[in-house]
Formats: sequence, C-alpha cells, structure tokens
Amino acid sequence: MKIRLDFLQAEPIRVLITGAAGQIAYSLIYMVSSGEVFGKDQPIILHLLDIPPMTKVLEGVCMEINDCALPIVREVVATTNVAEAFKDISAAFLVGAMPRKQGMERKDLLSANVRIFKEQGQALDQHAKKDVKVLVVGNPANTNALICSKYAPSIPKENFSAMTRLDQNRGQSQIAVRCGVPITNVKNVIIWGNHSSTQYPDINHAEVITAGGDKKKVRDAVNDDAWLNDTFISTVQKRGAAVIAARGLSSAMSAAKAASDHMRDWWQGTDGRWVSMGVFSDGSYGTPAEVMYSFPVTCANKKWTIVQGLAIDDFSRQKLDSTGNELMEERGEAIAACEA
Ligand SMILES: NC(=O)c1ccc[n+]([C@@H]2O[C@H](COP(=O)([O-])OP(=O)(O)OC[C@H]3O[C@@H](n4cnc5c(N)ncnc54)[C@H](O)[C@@H]3O)[C@@H](O)[C@H]2O)c1
Repeated sequence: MKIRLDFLQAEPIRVLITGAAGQIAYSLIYMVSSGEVFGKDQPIILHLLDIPPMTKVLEGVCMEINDCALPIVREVVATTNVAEAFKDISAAFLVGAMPRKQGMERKDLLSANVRIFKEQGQALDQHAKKDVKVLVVGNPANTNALICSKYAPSIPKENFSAMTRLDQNRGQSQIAVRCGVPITNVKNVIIWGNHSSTQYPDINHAEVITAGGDKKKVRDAVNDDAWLNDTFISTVQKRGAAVIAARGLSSAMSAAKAASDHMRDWWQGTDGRWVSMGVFSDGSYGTPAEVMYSFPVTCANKKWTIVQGLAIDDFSRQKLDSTGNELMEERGEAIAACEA
C-alpha cells in the first residue's frame, strides 16, 4: 500500500476569511477548503470572522463545512472576536466590510470601512504570523489594504494586497468571447490602478492564440480599435453594476473565484504568467508611490514582482494617471478618517 507521507507530515496553516457569513465567503470557503488555493496536500485550520448579529448564520455555515466532509480542513474556528480570528494566521482573506446603504455617500462608506481595516491592521500586527499574506477584497479594496498595512507596521508592506483579479478575469473573458477562443488562449490582460470605475483594463500587451492557432497581439486579432478603446474598457469597468442590475446582488461566485486565483498565484507562483494585483506602489510607471496600485506582476517564492519595461502610450498614460489621482484622494480621506 502506498502511504502519502507528504500529506501526513504537512503542518496545518491557519487561514482567515472575514465576512464569513456573507455572499462571497459562501463560495470562497469551499474553494479554499477544497485545496484549490494552498494545495490539496496542505491541511488548514479555517478561521472565520463575522460580526455578532451574524452569529447564527455563521453557525449554519460551520454546519455545512462539516457536512462537506473536506479532507484538508482540520478545524474551524468561527468567531466574532477579532483577536481570536487573527491569532497565528498565515493567510487572510479580508472580505467583510460594511455595504453601501441607500443615500450613503462614497465618502461615508470609505470612512466606515477604513475604520474596520484599521482595527484589523492592528490585529494583524499583534496576533498574526509576521509572514502572513493578506488579500483585501472588501471595498474600497485598495485603500482598505493601504490602511491595514499602515496599522500593521511589524508586517512587511509587500505582504498586503488588494483584489483586482476579478477585473482581470472579466477582461480576459471579454476578449476570449470576442475572439471565439477558450479563456486559456488569452494572456497578459492588465488592470492598472484602483478597483473602481477609474481602473484601466489594458490590452496593449495582451496576446491571444486565435481559433486558427496563430499567436497574435489582441489588438491585431480583434482588429477593432473603437471596440477595444471604448466598449471593452467600459464593459469591464461597469461589470459589477451590470451583475447587480441582473441578479439584484453583487458579484459573489466570480469574486470568490478571483480571490482564490489571486491567493493561489501568490502562494504557489505564476511560472512567469502576468497577473494583476493591487500592491504597494514604488512609483513604477510614474504612478503615485505609497498607494495600493494594481500592476501586472509575476509571483515566485510567495513574493510578487512588478513587470517592468512596458511601453505606455499617451492614451494609457492619461488613464494610469487618472486612477492614480483617485487613489491619492482616497488615501488622504482614509488617513483623515482613521486619525479623526
Ligand atoms: N475587490 C473586488 O473585486 C470585489 C468584488 C466583489 C465584492 N467586493 C466587496 O467585497 C465585500 C463583501 O461582499 P459580499 O457580497 O460578500 O457582502 P455581504 O454583505 O454578503 O457580506 C459581507 C459580510 O461581512 C460582514 N462584516 C461586516 N463588517 C465586518 C467586520 N467588521 N468584521 C467581519 N465581518 C464583517 C457582514 O456581517 C457580512 O456577513 C464588499 O465590500 C464588496 O463591495 C469586492
């Protein structure tokens, strides 16, 4: 009989999902627990955090996790206590956030949410492993990630990231459909900047294997600049609103898939593939430093590296700057809200 010693020997890692009683978590918990993210041989202890009014829902989620009979899940710590949730974690999906309520200004939403991420940054600082990898999904994701990192000074800034992978997946899918090819034939679609309507989905460096089997630049394969410079960009930028209009609820399954893709690529590496991640900007490509800006990156050894040397034309320059300006504005508002 063949014994799988690697599985028996692997130490479990503690993985936190916040907003665990919410929509995105409902899909994400299964993806993480099935081994999609950290590997099928990596046991995990799931930490699930939500707020006290959601205790009963969280209990139901825990019942379902048990009923899934998942081999890699060793234990579930479901809690409304922030310190317990962040204790000794190696990875965190920070999904939980306050939803926008009717009549709420964007500024009010930002200030309510950055306070949550200030508290969670402090909890990371005090309780998490120092090499913890943090993915912020809750909106405004880039600025929440920045605040989280600011209040966790003992953890390297490189260990924080914000999710723009859903936008990348949306962009890649639009191109695949337009070219009539499987999604795996499209690569190097980039999301620059903020996960908001100012984001810039950029296909200037993207390639596609066409239905005929040729490798082409997406711009040449599509051969319709009006569609690429206008319809494509606005479809990706407004896709979240289109899903809400159709479903009456915001994107959840696709957001969970994107969160799982993002963390898997960071954890297990991209083998040279480019992916988009909101990361701490070093000013590459003339972007503002010290905001969480989405760049094309490659990942290896659990570290990301910004893809350098890409040509940026005037059209792209204006878009990179405008989303950067928005991030600078959000940064100022968020810091003021945290210090108030
Ligand atoms: N970055 C992206 O691409 C992307 C995509 C989709 C959604 N989002 C964002 O993800 C977030 C979650 O979306 P959802 O559809 O799961 O929302 P949801 O309302 O269904 O769930 C959110 C959960 O978070 C919980 N929560 C609120 N405050 C919390 C706190 N302080 N600590 C822990 N949990 C808390 C709520 O009780 C709720 O259970 C939203 O902010 C949404 O805008 C981001």
